[in-house]
Formats: sequence, structure tokens, C-alpha cells
Amino acid sequence: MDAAVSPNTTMGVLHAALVGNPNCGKTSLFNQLTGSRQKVANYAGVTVERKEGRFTTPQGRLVRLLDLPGAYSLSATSPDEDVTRDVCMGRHPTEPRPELIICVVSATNLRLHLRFLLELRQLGQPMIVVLNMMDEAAQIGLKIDIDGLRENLGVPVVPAIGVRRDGTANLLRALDNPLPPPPIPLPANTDLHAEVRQILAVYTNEATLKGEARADRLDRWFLHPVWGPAILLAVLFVMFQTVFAWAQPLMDGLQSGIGLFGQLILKPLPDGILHSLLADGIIAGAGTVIVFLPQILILFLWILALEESGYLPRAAFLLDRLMATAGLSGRSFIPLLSSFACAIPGIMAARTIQNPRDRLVTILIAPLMTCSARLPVYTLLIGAFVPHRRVLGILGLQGLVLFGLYGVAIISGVIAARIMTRGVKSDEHPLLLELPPYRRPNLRSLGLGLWQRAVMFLSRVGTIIVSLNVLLWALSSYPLPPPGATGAPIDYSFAGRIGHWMLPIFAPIGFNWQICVSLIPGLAAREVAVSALATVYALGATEENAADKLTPLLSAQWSLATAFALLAWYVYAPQCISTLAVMRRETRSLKIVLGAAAYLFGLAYAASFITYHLTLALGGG
Ligand SMILES: Nc1nc2c(ncn2[C@@H]2O[C@H](COP(=O)(O)OP(=O)(O)OP(=O)(O)O)[C@@H](O)[C@H]2O)c(=O)[nH]1
Ligand SMILES: [Mg+2]
Repeated sequence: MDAAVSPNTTMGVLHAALVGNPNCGKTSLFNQLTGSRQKVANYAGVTVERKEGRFTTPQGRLVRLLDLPGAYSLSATSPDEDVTRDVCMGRHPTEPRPELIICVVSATNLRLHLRFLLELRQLGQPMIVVLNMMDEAAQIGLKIDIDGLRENLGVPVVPAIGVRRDGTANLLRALDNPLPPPPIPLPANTDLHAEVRQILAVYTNEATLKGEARADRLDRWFLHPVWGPAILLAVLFVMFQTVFAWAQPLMDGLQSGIGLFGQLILKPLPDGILHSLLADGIIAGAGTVIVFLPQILILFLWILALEESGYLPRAAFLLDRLMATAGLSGRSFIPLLSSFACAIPGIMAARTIQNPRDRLVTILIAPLMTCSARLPVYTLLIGAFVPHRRVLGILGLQGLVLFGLYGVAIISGVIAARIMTRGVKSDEHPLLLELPPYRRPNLRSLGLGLWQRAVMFLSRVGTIIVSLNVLLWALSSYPLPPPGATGAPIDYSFAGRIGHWMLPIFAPIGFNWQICVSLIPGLAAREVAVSALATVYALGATEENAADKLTPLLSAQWSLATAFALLAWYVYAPQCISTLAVMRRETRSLKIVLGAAAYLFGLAYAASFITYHLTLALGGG
């Protein structure tokens, strides 16, 4: 291959960076090479910050590899692309200029991706070109003269398949060679577009490929002005129906498993502090939250499958009009959509938005998008208060209410954004959203994604949720009631007292003191509100195993108005501290964060107040 230069790097660590257009498979290659599990999805703008990994080539060369956000050019205009430009040009404050640029292009999208490749080539840095997605190129009959391309570009070119385990073999071999010499830059006034056309004509059979692409056929349905929105609505609808319908048997199984496990552990223990800690603090707390694992996984199964399918940017395109009503552009769609899993990646994904005003408004309304940690609270209350009934023969009422809660949150987000932007249309560039290819989700990566989610959820339960619950258990058990006291012991405890102190503030919106207590640990993680309720009710109850019966207990003790008011609270309340912390990091302003917390609390209080009194007036007392 090419002549060797800079032999010193063959001894030490080679410092390389993956650079290329969005969605060409950089992170997939990064994960394959380094064994990491960074997020991969089929739309532009998934990676928004640089990630580092290390690996060793077959010949034992140590490589430090950077995965960078995708970019369309080196004249970046959004915060995520800034990182890529700065690293490539050696201007990054903490990251030295990489010795080797691994330029990734999608073989199926050369017309777009080659332009950035030619721009990178002008940097005069050692470079290897990876032609990724060769499997899809083969499927559509696209042929590329790799040797010819290598000669034309003056840099090594290797084919790759980012989603196959052996798909990086050629790249690994190329990395074992001495560093290639830097390419000779084209004359400064070269028309890069003309150059791309020339390369395509000479080295590929692109012009001879016939027939309408599958994407165009599908887009005629999915982007149709009438069918498009109807399909989108149907997809979301089915999604929420299945969250209840498919999860129920699994949840019942888990519930009985946890019940049995509890009995097994608790039976030999005498009554006392240890028994109460285990039964009311840990098993009641963790058990009530773990039961929601199936629902969370079903929701994520949908999210992961949709992310891989290529449908999401189409949905963004359909909703561009709705976004314009809010004064935003379709570019805010993906950050907002990511917030349905969790607001934290959603707020970070706002880095892909160029316009600072749009970026800020998107960050401010991201917490209104229903994150998955709210699901346990929603389904606990829906399970307790909404009858398990069918509407119109096929639709489950519970799934319908859940769909409604998500809908209300989205509409509120649109209204809030409209107020913040004062309805002034965004001057963000018109939505030039790249429509990725449609792709059947890969079962292995779906399984892996779900596994990761399950591990994350369970480790959250095992760490933050259990510790907060044990703390709450202690606060709810001590101090012990004075001798001769007549009320329930929890009334005399710290938590009981705190709950009673908070009551005057929250009584007007229908909350009882138990709910007030659960709101505090819920600030750290929303699911804890559920486990906290379980603990507070278990300690307040006289019968055994009160925790298994949280659902019937709530439906017996709370009014419908209280339950609906709490649901309304959770639609709006800024419950999770980590979200506020990320907001602070991304906006670099405490004032903005405090403002966001204040507006969300205000909204939550007002919504609960209205819901409570409206339900009471309609006879839901
Ligand atoms: N069929 C096929 N799909 C691939 C290949 N490499 C990546 N993908 C898919 O392409 C999509 C994009 O992959 P990513 O690795 O997230 O792309 P990226 O370049 O990191 O994207 P950004 O972070 O947005 O810049 C995902 O759906 C991957 O599963 C490949 O070689 N073949
Ligand atoms: Mg990426």
C-alpha cells in the first residue's frame, strides 16, 4: 500500500477520529471496534458530543478512537458540529488534533457524503476512507470501483459493514499498516460538486441503477398529506394500547413472584425493626417499581424499533406544520421525541439546533414530554382508577387514558413554546431534514437495546430507588410514637410530620399527606413516588402485605378527583433534579433553570387545581 510516514506512531498509541456525515454509521463502527454501546439510530444527529474508546488492532497496535458528531461540512453552525470542526482543525481546547482521520461515508449515499470527504481531504491530514453500508449497496446492485477510488483520492479506501461483527476487518487491517501519507489537496478553486459528479460517473454504476427506490414507494404513503398523519396517529395509538395489553400477564407474573419472594424471606423473621425494614422499606419499595419493568420495556421496544426503521424523521416532516404553530422548526422534533425516553438525552440532542432561540425553547419544553419514569406513576393510578374496559369493542380504556395523558403533555408543550416564542416563526433554515433509508430493525440490536434498558432500570431500582426508600422508611418509622399514643405510628414520625406540614399547600389541589411525603423523594427519581407511597401506606396499615395491595388500597382510599389531580401534577411537574442539572449545564445559566422550574411548578399546580375541582364538580368525589 501507500508509502509510510511518521513511523513513531506505530510504536505508541495511534490517535484517530471517526468523521463523516450524519447517519453514515460512525457510531456503529465505533461500537464494533471498541466494544462500547453508544447510541445508534437511523436518523441524523444521534451523536452530539465526542466519545472516546480504545482498542488494539490484530497486530497489537493500540488505537485511541474518537467518535464525533456527524457534520455536513467544516463550516459548522450548530453546537454539535462545532465539536467535529474544532477537533478536525486542531482547535479543540482539550482534544489534540487526531493523527489519522477515518472518514466514513455511506456507500448508498455517495452523492451527499463524498462532498464532505473532499472537504476533509483538503485538510491535508493522513486519512482512511471507510465505505460503510456495503451490504445495502450490494442489495440495490450498486457497484463501486474501490481500487479506482483509492487511486483518485490518493488515500486508502476500505469497504465496511458497521452492523456486522466482522464488518470492520478491512479497516483493522488498514490500521495495522503504517500511517498513509496525507492526500494532496485539490486546487483551492475546485468545484467540489462537479468533482463528486465526476467520481460517481467514473467509479460507480449509479447512473445505470433503475427503478423507483423502495423509500420513495413507502414515502408516498407515509408522507401523504392525509394518510401520513393518519398512519402516525395509528402507530402512536397502537403503541399505548400494547403498553397495557401486552404487559398485563407479565406484570401479574412478576407481582406474584415478588409476593412469594417476600414471604420466603420474611416468614422466618420475627416482627421488629428488621422485619419492617425489609417488608415495608425494601420489598414494598423496590417490588412496587420492578413490577413496571414489562411496560417500560414494551415502550422501549417501540421506541427502538421506530428509531431503527427510519420512520422518525418522516414523522418530524409531518409535524413540521405543528412545530411552526409553536414557533419552532421541525428540527426540534427529534430532541423532543428523545425526551419521551428521558429528558436528559433530549435536552442534549437540542445541540443539533442551530438557532439559539429555538434551542433554548426546545430545552425548556423538553421536560413536558412524558419521560418513561412517569410510566409507573401513570399506570399505577390508571390501574387503580380507570376500569379495565373496552371502548368501541376493541380499544382498551386504560390505554386510551394513557394516550390522552401523552397527548395533553404534547399539546401543553406546543402552547408553552408558542408563548415563549410569542408565535414568531423561527428563522431556522427551512427544514432540510435528511430522510434516511427505511430499514427493518435488526433483532439482535433490538434485543441488546432492551437488555441495556432492563439493566439500567434494575440498577436504578437497586441503587437510588432502594436507598431513597430505606431513607424514607427510617423517616417514617422514627421517632417512635410516645407511650399511650392512639394514632398510627407514622403520624408521629418525621415523614408524617413533614407530610402534615406540607398539607396546607397541597390540600387545595386534592393531595393528602401521604402524597405530599412521596413528592419529596420523587424529586430525585419520579418512580420513587410509587415506591414511597407503597412504604407510607404499608407502614400506616395494620394488615400484613399491604404493599401487594397498593392498587386496591388507593382505589379504596383516594377519591377519583385526587387521583386525576396527581396525574395532572405528573404531566407538568419538574420532578427530577438530574434534568434540571443537565439544563443548567447545557444553557450555562442558573436563572434559566430556576425560571424553568418555576414555570413547570406553576403549571403543575394550576393543572392539578383545575383537574381536582372539575372532577369534583362532575361528581368524582
Ligand atoms: N445495513 C447497514 N446499516 C448500518 C450499517 N452501519 C450502520 N448502520 C445503521 O445506520 C444507522 C446509523 O448508524 P449510526 O452509527 O448511528 O450513524 P452515525 O454516523 O453515528 O450517525 P450520527 O451520530 O447521527 O452522526 C443505524 O440505523 C445503524 O444501524 C451498515 O454497514 N449496514
Ligand atoms: Mg453517531
